[in-house]
Amino acid sequence: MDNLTVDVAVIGVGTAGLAAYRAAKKQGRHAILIEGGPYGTTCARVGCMPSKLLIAAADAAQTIRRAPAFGVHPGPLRIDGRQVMARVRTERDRFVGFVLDGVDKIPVADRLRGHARFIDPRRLQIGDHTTVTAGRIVIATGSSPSIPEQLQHLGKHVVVNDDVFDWDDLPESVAVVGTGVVGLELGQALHRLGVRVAIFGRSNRIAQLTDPVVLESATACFSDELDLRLNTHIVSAQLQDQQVALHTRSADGSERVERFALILAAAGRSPNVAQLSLENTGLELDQQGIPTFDPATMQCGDSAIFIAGDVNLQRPVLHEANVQGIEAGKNAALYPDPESAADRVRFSIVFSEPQIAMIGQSYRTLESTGPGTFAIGAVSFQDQGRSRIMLQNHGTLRVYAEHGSGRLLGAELAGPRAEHLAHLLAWACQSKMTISDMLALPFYHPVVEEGLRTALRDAQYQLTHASTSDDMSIVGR
Ligand SMILES: Cc1cc2nc3c(=O)[nH]c(=O)nc-3n(C[C@H](O)[C@H](O)[C@H](O)COP(=O)(O)OP(=O)(O)OC[C@H]3O[C@@H](n4cnc5c(N)ncnc54)[C@H](O)[C@@H]3O)c2cc1C
Ligand SMILES: NC(=O)c1ccc[n+]([C@@H]2O[C@H](COP(=O)([O-])OP(=O)(O)OC[C@H]3O[C@@H](n4cnc5c(N)ncnc54)[C@H](O)[C@@H]3O)[C@@H](O)[C@H]2O)c1
Repeated sequence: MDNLTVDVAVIGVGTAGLAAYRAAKKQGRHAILIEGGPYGTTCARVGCMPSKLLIAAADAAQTIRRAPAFGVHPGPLRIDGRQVMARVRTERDRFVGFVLDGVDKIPVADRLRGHARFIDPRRLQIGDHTTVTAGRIVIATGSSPSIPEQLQHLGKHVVVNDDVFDWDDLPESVAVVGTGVVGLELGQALHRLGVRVAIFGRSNRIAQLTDPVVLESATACFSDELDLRLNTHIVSAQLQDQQVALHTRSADGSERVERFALILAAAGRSPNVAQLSLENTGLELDQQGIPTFDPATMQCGDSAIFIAGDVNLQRPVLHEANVQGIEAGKNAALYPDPESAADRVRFSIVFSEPQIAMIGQSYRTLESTGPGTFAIGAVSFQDQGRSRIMLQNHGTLRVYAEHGSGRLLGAELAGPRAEHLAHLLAWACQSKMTISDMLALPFYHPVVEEGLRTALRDAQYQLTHASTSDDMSIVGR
């Protein structure tokens, strides 16, 4: 058994772990990285990048399908599944290659391979070959897709996102279980690429939206295009002749049995904590077995253990994994005197069509503060000029503003170019801008951002005229 003593040990070489390692080194500490799985990060290997590659192919198909509405007739659409998946894999490998190049540049002595688990709060066992004694430890172990119990016996007929991006060809049919972010992005992309897809949600929720008006609008858009079965429970799933017979029950009690080539489990992700032997750290753990921690410092209690990225389930998106990693690595180096980070606005984007985005405080959070505390401004994209020009006039945006101060508190939207609107809204939120501040800024014409201006004007009107928070009106253009 080898023994190693270091200042900072980082468990997990994903986005958060790499950022933590670099931040600790920057503070002059002797830091090491420990990885039990493949290098390359979830984002590049099986997450952000390959999913967007698949979506890009689906968008290309959709543009062709939509072309006749503009008087443009491109001829019959043919989708070559092998070519689609070959490009996804090749480009994915290229992105992974960049990460691997970065890992290669880290001194070999700073990289340990093997699964890490705690022996005590300052010691780790790596595989069966090394013991690491560390002044501070950063947990950056990410999360893994959950497979609902009723699907676990299906063997290779139940797949998760990781499997999709290794396909050689597109399957004939897929039942997607889960209407969260992964289910919606991958389900819609596969549907657009000619796969027979049904998407099953056990509630009426879509992609974490909490605003009932935006949710209703988004549901209408997706239901128009997709075989979307909300409020539907999986009763059972049986293997029959190399297919899965999926038995479902919808809210009205009606039952169906349908056959699919594959089931895609998109039912959320679990933190990779189960095999860390966290019971040996003495840390307080929450119901999911995650150490309780201070989000301003990433420190677990007053220990020398820090936690960053998807593993803490707080904000499981890429930019947060990076920033949390930096904070955790820096504060591990500064331990016992960690520094608190400034508040960062929450912000997420779903790359479906229409795109979905949530910024700042959600409708649900604000609503729980009681009526009359916030005003809502809304716009429907149906008659919004530029959206209509592009034939992407679907969805709704609602912005939330604080009564009294007029500050922008948050927004939820489903609509065209939401990825760009979301950035404007996130930056305004982070800068603590008021609705008046935002309306004083220039808006070009004709752009989708003019839709945002309509919502802001509506919010301004509500702030000055309305007394209650939840006026469900939606104004056009
Ligand atoms: C399909 C999909 C699409 C996504 N798309 C987007 C997107 O478009 N935009 C966005 O912002 N986010 C997206 N995300 C989320 C984003 O990928 C994650 O937030 C981010 O990759 C998390 O990084 P991380 O460092 O926390 O975890 P990871 O990159 O998963 O790193 C954790 C590492 O820890 C290792 N590990 C685990 N346990 C141990 C152990 N005990 N010992 C040693 N090593 C261990 C793992 O092998 C892994 O390498 C997507 C996710 C998925 C699944
Ligand atoms: N564009 C992006 O930024 C992006 C893309 C993909 C994933 N991600 C990240 O990955 C995380 C995980 O995504 P996800 O879609 O797996 O999780 P999610 O939490 O968004 O959705 C999970 C869905 O599965 C459903 N579900 C849970 N258990 C179920 C069961 N037993 N049967 C049926 N349905 C069940 C839930 O009701 C929910 O609709 C997201 O939180 C997100 O942060 C981000």
